[in-house]
Parts: sequence; C-alpha cells; structure tokens
Amino acid sequence: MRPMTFLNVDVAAGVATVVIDRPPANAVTPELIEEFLTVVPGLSDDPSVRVIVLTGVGRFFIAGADIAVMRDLSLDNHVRMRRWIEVQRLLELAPKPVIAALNGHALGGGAELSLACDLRIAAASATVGFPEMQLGLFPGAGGSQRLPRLLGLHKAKLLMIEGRRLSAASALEIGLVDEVVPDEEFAAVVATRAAEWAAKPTATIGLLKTSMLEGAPLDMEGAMAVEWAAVQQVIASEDAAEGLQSFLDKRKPEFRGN
Ligand SMILES: CCCCCCCCCCCCC/C=C/C(=O)SCCNC(=O)CCNC(=O)[C@H](O)C(C)(C)COP(=O)(O)OP(=O)(O)OC[C@H]1O[C@@H](n2cnc3c(N)ncnc32)[C@H](O)[C@@H]1OP(=O)(O)O
Repeated sequence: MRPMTFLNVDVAAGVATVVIDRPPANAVTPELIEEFLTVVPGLSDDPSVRVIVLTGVGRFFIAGADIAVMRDLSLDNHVRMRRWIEVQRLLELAPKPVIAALNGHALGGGAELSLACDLRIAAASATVGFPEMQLGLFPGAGGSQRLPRLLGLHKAKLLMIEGRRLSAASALEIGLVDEVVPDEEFAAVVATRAAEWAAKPTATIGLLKTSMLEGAPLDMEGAMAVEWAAVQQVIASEDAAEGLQSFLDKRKPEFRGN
C-alpha cells in the first residue's frame, strides 16, 4: 500500500489501529476520504486483522467535513465529499468488528462515521454532535438516516435541529456512545477492549453485522430466512466447534476467527 499522508495504520496481535492525523482538527477532505478508501478494504480483507480501531491524534477524533472545503457548494465538490458514505459502508459491512475510539471532538461527518462502527468508546473529554445545521448544512454524511435508527426519530431530529455538542457523559446517557473512559485511561481501555474483541469469533461477528443490516428492512419471514442462512454458515465454522468443545473441556475458547 502506498504511504499515507493522514492515516497511520498499525497492525499488531490481530488489532488494526487506524490513527487520523490531519492537523489541526482531523477535518475531512477528499484526500483524506481517498486514504480511507485505500486503507479500509485492505484491513477488511486481511485475515490477520480481527478488529479495526479508528481514532484520532490530539483533541479531535474528526471535526467533521473541512469547512473550508465545504464552502465550495458545487455539486461536483459534494459528489467528491459524498464518498465519505462509501467509507461508512465499508466499515458497516466489514466482516469484522470496527471500534470508534473517540479520543476527542467527534462532530458532523466525524460523528456520522462513528455511527457506522460497531462500538463507540469515548474519552471523558470528547464531545459528540451534529452541528451541520448551525452551518446551514444538512447532516448529509449518513447521519440523517443512521441516527434515527440508533436513537429513534424524535431524539435524532432534536439532536440535529439543535446541533448541540454533547459531552461524552451525555452521549452515553442517550446511547450515542457505548462507553466513556477517563482521559488518562482511554488508550489502555481501548487497547483492552480491542484485544477482547479480537479474540471473539470474528467471522461470526461479520455475519451478524451483515445479516442484521440485511434483515432490518424485511418482513419477519424474510428476516428469519436471512438469520437461518447465517446460522447455516456458522455451524460449519471452526469457531463454533471450538466454542462448544471448550465449554465441555471447561477451558476458555481459542477462537481463530473463522
Ligand atoms: C465528513 C465528510 C462529509 C461528507 C459530506 C457529504 C456531502 C453531501 C452532504 C453534505 C452535508 C454535509 C455533511 C457534513 C458536514 C460537516 O461535517 S460540517 C462540519 C461540522 N463540524 C463542525 O461544525 C465543528 C467545527 N469546529 C468547532 O466547532 C470547534 O473547532 C470546536 C470543535 C468547538 C472546538 O473549538 P476550539 O477548541 O475553540 O478549537 P478551534 O480553534 O475552533 O479549532 C482548532 C482548529 O481546528 C480548525 N477546525 C475545527 N473544526 C474544523 C472543521 N470542521 N473544518 C476545518 N477546520 C476546523 C479551526 O479552524 C482551528 O484552526 P486554526 O484556527 O487554524 O487553529
């Protein structure tokens, strides 16, 4: 893979950590989007990667779209920036868990990216919000459709109309993040959680992700068929055999992720 300018990728012990480093605010530009579109598929396809962690350098996770870039209100520019949605779909459909480690401000398109991840862990000093409307913009980086699915229509609408930046604690209260960690413990807790998730049956998690998404818009009959197709894949997996055998052997399972 060609060297990246804004993304630092480290893979160790099954954990791929993608660190966003585009000073001063990790704001999103077409160039940063292209780097994500280069990095994420490779991590998705790499069987040695059991979990992907996204995080930022400094006091910003992602401050959202680069406002200077967004000043170009042309359709062409928005088509370029709209590829952020492709990044989100790659994460949402990745055949492995994706953790958004919100080290700092996660705003606008940054918060919207986190909605496509499977776990959101926030440092206590992080803030999360959808301030697009304060800029006269539409929260159109996936958030207007994912947030209602997460929080319910009314709460999502209020959050987006008001555009408030929530503290990590407030975001936890409403279910926008899953865990809040004191700043000084954040890196260690993220590493621990990532290691825990890397040891789980990775392929089965990938199947759970895609079958839940596939089944969501279907009627119960169709959804049950999606679930049954997933079950049939999992019962043929090494991890299913290992999990059951480990219980009978009274030992911890050693899932190999397939
Ligand atoms: C993400 C991809 C989008 C895809 C779009 C799809 C296209 C089609 C749909 C279009 C709809 C748009 C969808 C999404 C839009 C957005 O995300 S809009 C941006 C939303 N984000 C914000 O509004 C946050 C703006 N930042 C702030 O409010 C503050 O920085 C802060 C978070 C409250 C922190 O304040 P403070 O601690 O005082 O720091 P600052 O001095 O403000 O910031 C430090 C430097 O960082 C620069 N900066 C901050 N945010 C951005 C940003 N979003 N873009 C560009 N630059 C940013 C800030 O200017 C400072 O720079 P310097 O002055 O040079 O130090």
